[in-house]
Amino acid sequence: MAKFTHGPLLSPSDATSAYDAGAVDSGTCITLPSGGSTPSPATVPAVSCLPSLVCVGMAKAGTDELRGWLSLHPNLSSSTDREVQYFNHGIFRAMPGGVVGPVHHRSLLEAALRTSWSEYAARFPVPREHIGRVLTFEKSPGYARPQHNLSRVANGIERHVPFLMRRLMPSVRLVLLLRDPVALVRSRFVHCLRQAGRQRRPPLPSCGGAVERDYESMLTAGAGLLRLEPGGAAGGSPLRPVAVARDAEALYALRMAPGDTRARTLP
Ligand SMILES: Nc1ncnc2c1ncn2[C@@H]1O[C@H](COP(=O)(O)OS(=O)(=O)O)[C@@H](OP(=O)(O)O)[C@H]1O
Repeated sequence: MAKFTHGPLLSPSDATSAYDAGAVDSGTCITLPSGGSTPSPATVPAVSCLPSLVCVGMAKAGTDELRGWLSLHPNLSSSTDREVQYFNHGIFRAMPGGVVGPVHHRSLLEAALRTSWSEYAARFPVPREHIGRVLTFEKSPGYARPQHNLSRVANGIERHVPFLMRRLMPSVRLVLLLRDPVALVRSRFVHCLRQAGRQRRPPLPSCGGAVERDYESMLTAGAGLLRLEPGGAAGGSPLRPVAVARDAEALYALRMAPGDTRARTLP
């Protein structure tokens, strides 16, 4: 049973001691100073409550659609941000110097979680009169996909995300949406190209190998359809996203052909 928001309300000065005492979980509410620069009513403490439901992915599997539908429910309250990306990203703000490169030391992440979890909670404001009647939720597809060492994102952080979430919110319920891996990677590839266009930079290098890694991990670990061999029929160099996307298209077409099972037996 997912936890509804509940009292008693913690104050910001209680945040770390409550964490240490194991008194923090999904639905825990904390009073926080409202953001904004206006002196009043910004000084009136707002209430924020940790989520009971987190959609962790997959990216491009319809997570936005799910967020939209859930938001319509009177007892569910979404995060303020479309994607919070705290456990794989925001948490680094609490680490001196941030992290670039592989994250080896989980203890550093846990220390950051201990002191900064109220910043995460702040993304889930709840009107006081609704406490006890709603549960809060978020979706961050970045929690379930391999992170790439692109500027602010630490390589390998995804291995630690489940631990961090469980440490903060032992009762949290996770939702993972799945989609045909080939359609999914094609969607991601198109997204990658569009993003490059918006940022006025050359498209292919900007994908940084991310799409290919998604492709490979989804086809092997995700769907278990086939094993990719370097240079093999369904392979493709990590530096050749167009070739990989073409392979994806070919596989997709094969799988859609009625009665055709060849895609399942590709090497
Ligand atoms: N109900 C339903 N049925 C089938 N497909 C759907 C549905 N809702 C969203 N979509 C498709 O999901 C893709 C977007 O997924 P996400 O919202 O998870 O994207 S994101 O990770 O937040 O960027 C995007 O896929 P592409 O159009 O292939 O890019 C959406 O069209």
